[in-house]
Amino acid sequence: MLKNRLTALVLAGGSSSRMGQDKALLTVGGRTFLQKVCEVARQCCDRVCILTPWPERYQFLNELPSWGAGEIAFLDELHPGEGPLVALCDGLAQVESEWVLLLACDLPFLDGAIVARWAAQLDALSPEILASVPQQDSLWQPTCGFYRSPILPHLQGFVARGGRSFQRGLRELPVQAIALNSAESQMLLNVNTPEAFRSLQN
Ligand SMILES: Nc1nc2c(ncn2[C@@H]2O[C@H](COP(=O)(O)OP(=O)(O)OP(=O)(O)O)[C@@H](O)[C@H]2O)c(=O)[nH]1
Ligand SMILES: [Mg+2]
Repeated sequence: MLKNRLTALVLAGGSSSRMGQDKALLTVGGRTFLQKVCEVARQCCDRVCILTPWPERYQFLNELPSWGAGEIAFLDELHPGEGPLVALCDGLAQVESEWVLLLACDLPFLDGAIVARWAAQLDALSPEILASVPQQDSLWQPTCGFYRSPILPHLQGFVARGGRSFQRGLRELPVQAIALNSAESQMLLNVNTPEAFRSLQN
């Protein structure tokens, strides 16, 4: 169990079926998407964890000279292939911090200063708020969101009833919406397809 205030939970266990190759290992500016996301996570959080069924594929992150050995922890993927909501439950069950920052591995434009500012606002939230999640056009952006540990039984109950959608699951719960300005919404652009990746490189 990991004890601290805010743990980053980076998800790298999707099948990248639209991309046709592992999105976590795509590179931009010489760094993999996963490394870029982990660097933002390290800027904002006390601890960085990756949840994936294939940890050996990403061990290179713990061998980078700029990082301390073992600085990134790998958590057990308890339900491989069940999607990001179940993965969040798996992660929340394995960390002890009050808050988890959930991050997808396919967010190469994340801005550490913006995410750190959101993280700093968590302490001002009233205790009954169970998550703080960006929202745009009435849609949650759940894979760059903050989840408080007592949300776990609520999410587990939703999953047990067959729920897999963040949009529906979060609708039932006390969630603080983070409104986005244009820089903030741009940083949440995720890269799902070869076309999107090519336009990023140009
Ligand atoms: N650990 C874990 N991560 C997941 C799982 N499913 C999706 N993810 C991650 O959740 C994030 C957002 O998911 P998607 O954009 O749908 O990624 P994906 O499922 O790999 O891609 P598609 O197959 O094209 O949908 C990415 O960081 C994925 O790696 C899962 O079952 N386990
Ligand atoms: Mg998917």
